[in-house]
Amino acid sequence: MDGFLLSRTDRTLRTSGSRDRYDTVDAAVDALAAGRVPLVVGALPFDPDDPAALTAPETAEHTVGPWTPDSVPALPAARITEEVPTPADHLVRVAALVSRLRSGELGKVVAARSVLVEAEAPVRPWPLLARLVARDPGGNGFGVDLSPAGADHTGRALVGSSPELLLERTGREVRCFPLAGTAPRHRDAAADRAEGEHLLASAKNLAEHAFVTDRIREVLDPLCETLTVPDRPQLIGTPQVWHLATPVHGLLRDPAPTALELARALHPTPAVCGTPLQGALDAIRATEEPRGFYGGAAGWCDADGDGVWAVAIRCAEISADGLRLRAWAGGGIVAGSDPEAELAETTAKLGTLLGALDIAG
Ligand SMILES: C=C(O[C@@H]1C=C(C(=O)O)C=C[C@H]1O)C(=O)O
Repeated sequence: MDGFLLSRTDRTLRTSGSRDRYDTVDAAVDALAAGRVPLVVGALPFDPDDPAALTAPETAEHTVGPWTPDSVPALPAARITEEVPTPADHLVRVAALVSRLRSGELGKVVAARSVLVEAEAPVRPWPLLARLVARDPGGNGFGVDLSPAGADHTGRALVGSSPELLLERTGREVRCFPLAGTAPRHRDAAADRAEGEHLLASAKNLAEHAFVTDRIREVLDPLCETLTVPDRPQLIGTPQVWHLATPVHGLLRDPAPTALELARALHPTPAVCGTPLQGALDAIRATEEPRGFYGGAAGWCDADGDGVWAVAIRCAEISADGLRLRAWAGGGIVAGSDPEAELAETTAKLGTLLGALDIAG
């Protein structure tokens, strides 16, 4: 795709063109630090050992509020042709993880699955992005050209609508908005409200959430002069699910790390990986197909070190010809998880992407 977009409720960055490309965070951090480029945009992969897809754009436009596309075009017909793993195998994987988690060797592991969607005519990133942003009450959306990650990624794009903020840095201020702990939405307003309140009081979900806030505190504390992590999460809703969320705010020590360095330090949080980090990453590498850029981060960093990075969830990778999309969803598994409920959670989360493609969940 030509260009990059990160649309959030409060602000949007849209860029075009490419004057340089980086497949490692180090190379991009160096280019910014040396003043060679004023801005880097792109995506970090889920697995920190995989190549990144970072671009120094030619033009950039910051606007207030979410992106307002000129039009929201209809998309070609598309359908699911493959599920990896199959729903039955996802149940088996989650049950096996629950047994391991009960032994106490790991605290939490995020299990993910993907669906392959094939379209009758090319699905282009910008029209899909327009639909995702238009359908999200928060106006969240991201679109990234993955070509900088190497020959395997040429022409591929990552497109999604993420409610989760990995971090935002403005000067010495850093904010995060981690999510973890999920419940379904209901058509009936009273049942929907009750489900949300039940989530806010659920010991299992609060523990799942605390793995994430504990890790963010552990990473940010040494970097911050002051750091506020509220004791209890709040409830947020997307059209598909309820989540537990915690607004984190810190004042970074001088000299403050850049937004890109902070993204590298924080990623992958237990919202997408698990606790302890290395054990969870090893478990995911051993059991799952490669996640690519799903579960990574999408965002930008300027030469002042300011920037915004969203957690790359509720997204799909689109093939260069636009005829194939792979969408992913996952959920945190803890010792008390029920495989059937976890499968249903991933189906609800896939609804963000599949709904934008008019594919019923
Ligand atoms: C991993 C995903 O979502 C993450 C996992 C959550 C959970 O386990 O409750 C909630 C929000 C996200 O941090 C996803 O959407 O694929």
